[in-house]
Amino acid sequence: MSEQKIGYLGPKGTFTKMAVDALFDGGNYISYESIPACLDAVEAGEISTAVVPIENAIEGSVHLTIDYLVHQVKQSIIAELTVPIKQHLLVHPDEQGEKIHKIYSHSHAIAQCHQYLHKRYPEAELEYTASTGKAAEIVADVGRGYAAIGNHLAAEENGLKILDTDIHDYDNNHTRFAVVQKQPQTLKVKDHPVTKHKTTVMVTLPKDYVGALHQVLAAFAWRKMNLSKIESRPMKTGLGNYFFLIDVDQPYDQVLFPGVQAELEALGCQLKVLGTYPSYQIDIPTPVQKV
Ligand SMILES: O=C(O)C(=O)Cc1ccccc1
Repeated sequence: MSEQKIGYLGPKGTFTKMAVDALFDGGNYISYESIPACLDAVEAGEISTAVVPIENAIEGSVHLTIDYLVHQVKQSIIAELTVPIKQHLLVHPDEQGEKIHKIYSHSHAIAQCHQYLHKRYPEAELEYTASTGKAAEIVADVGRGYAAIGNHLAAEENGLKILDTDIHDYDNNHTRFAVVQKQPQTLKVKDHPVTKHKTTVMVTLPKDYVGALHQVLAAFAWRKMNLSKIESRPMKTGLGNYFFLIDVDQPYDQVLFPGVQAELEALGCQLKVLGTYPSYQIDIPTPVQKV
């Protein structure tokens, strides 16, 4: 088998890179500066596989990923992994503890630390970056008076020191990452147990059909198909037009899913399968000491 080319939301030191290192058993890893750049590279055939964040326990869905998968590219989710997220405040090694006037990070990382920032750095300007790794890279460049929110790997890779550890507002912070491909191929992953098998479907409802969502949910419910997530997103075709993204806790099969699909189509709904895949839960030990 030729070496698997895996793209991820980079640059170095991102949570996505930590997820990639935890899941894969070797390969050619290529970093991209944004989620769209990563997914475009799969679309263009530059890489076979991409890993992008899809949901965080504190901040919710990564809409950029969901919307790009639905509207911009034709790719399938072929695996997912959930890893723990620990946010730290990273500063330049020469930082003397003077006023931090600007803090950089990914919007999800900033959102995970809102209370902390509000209490400890109420006057600091906040600037969003495409990833936490990018934020760390910027702070390494700009020097004293600035900070980044990111992980211990970003600190190590960019020669930053950790001023404060575990600054996320809630314990049990986890992020789910989607592994996507254009043409599903075999993946060489480490020997992790599969936690469960899931199927993600996208459902669009007909306009002005009273009780349509209830009927959609009923189609899954009476077949005893467990749903672990349902979320609505705008179709981007006009106010009030939404689709539903539904995670079903079982693999695609030739009886229940086609049954649901036929039932929904009879109601004027459409169902599209975005992927049926193994789900992994991986613990990443993060030994850190603040200075
Ligand atoms: O920016 C990163 O490091 C990412 O991988 C995206 C992200 C941001 C915040 C929490 C989890 C993942």
